[in-house]
Amino acid sequence: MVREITAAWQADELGPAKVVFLRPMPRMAAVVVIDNVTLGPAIGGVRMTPTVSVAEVARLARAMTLKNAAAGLPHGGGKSGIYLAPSMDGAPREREMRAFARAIEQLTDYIPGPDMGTDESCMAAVHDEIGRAVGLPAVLGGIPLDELGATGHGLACCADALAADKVLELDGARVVVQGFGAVGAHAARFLAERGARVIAVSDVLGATYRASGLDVPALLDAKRAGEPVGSFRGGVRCERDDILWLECEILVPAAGPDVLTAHNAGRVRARTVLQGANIPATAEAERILHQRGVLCVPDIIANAGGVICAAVEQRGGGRAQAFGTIEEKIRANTAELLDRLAAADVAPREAATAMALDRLRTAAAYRRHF
Ligand SMILES: NC(=O)c1ccc[n+]([C@@H]2O[C@H](COP(=O)([O-])OP(=O)(O)OC[C@H]3O[C@@H](n4cnc5c(N)ncnc54)[C@H](O)[C@@H]3O)[C@@H](O)[C@H]2O)c1
Repeated sequence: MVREITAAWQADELGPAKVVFLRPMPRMAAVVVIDNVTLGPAIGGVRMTPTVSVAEVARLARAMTLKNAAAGLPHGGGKSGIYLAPSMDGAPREREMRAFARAIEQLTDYIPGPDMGTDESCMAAVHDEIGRAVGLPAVLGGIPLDELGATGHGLACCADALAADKVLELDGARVVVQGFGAVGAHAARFLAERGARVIAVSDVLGATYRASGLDVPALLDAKRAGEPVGSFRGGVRCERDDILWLECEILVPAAGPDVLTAHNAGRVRARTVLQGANIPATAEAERILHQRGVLCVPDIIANAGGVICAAVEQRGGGRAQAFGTIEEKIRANTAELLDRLAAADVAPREAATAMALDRLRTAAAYRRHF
């Protein structure tokens, strides 16, 4: 029986600690997976889609356990899924979020945040009901992490650490960014501010290229005006996915999962890949990149800026503290990753996962065992 229940998702010595099925309202179902709370209460987003599955929520919760541990946060990993299409109209969604909040009130070791289909107003409703949520509106003490570019800042700090270790030179470095959203656009901005040359960017509709470097502030203005990057007058329009194979020092995949696969990883001509999206490369692609000498900094190290920002918000900190903490943690973690890679013949994913597991084991020794 136990095998049947757990077969749908990964269950091992790390977790999940709890898988809770909820019926907050008639015709509304939700699931919360609290994967591991060794380091502290689990932080993880609330995903609202009609197609979300328990296995997906469990996999995302595990990814949060590893990311929070690798980032050095006093938080475990969790995630929840609400089986509903996000509403365009605020009122019914608010009712649903308030019902969800009441349903998770007793799960005090889970702190929800925004994810696909939910936003800061959803978190405001949850917080109003149970006094527990991150990713809140600024007026309630939230730090608008996507607007400020917390994850993009973290990616640039990761590049700083690579430069400090002489892996690359940032001044004049050619950068390619896939996805010009909250993560990619700010990564381009922060890297350009460090003297890098952003030679190509893409969004879902197309891409733009300029060998001498795109004018990133002008691109951001065009984005704010609602223009797709392919229409940018300061660059040459090109096929969306062609930019992934350009020769460059830094490739930032910041769109979706599984972009780099066993079939195309051999075409990557970047010297380093900083994973802006979650799992933008399959395990096989990461192995191929490693064999080819391309340093691929895993998502759990490189894109932790958003969750570090959320953890600072949870403690009442503001923007400056969040950006300082992101810099400190991501630089230190990238440096530790490089040390581990230099010390042993391991791939970056293996080394990053070992960093997270070491922290979890060390913390576990302080927990009650009887
Ligand atoms: N927002 C964060 O702080 C954060 C933190 C960690 C990880 N992530 C992950 O990073 C990814 C991007 O997040 P975001 O917040 O920037 O999302 P977003 O919706 O703001 O931006 C996504 C961008 O990718 C583009 N895009 C989509 N499909 C594409 C494709 N096939 N080729 C090129 N561009 C494409 C979109 O047009 C858009 O510009 C997501 O997978 C998200 O889960 C986000």
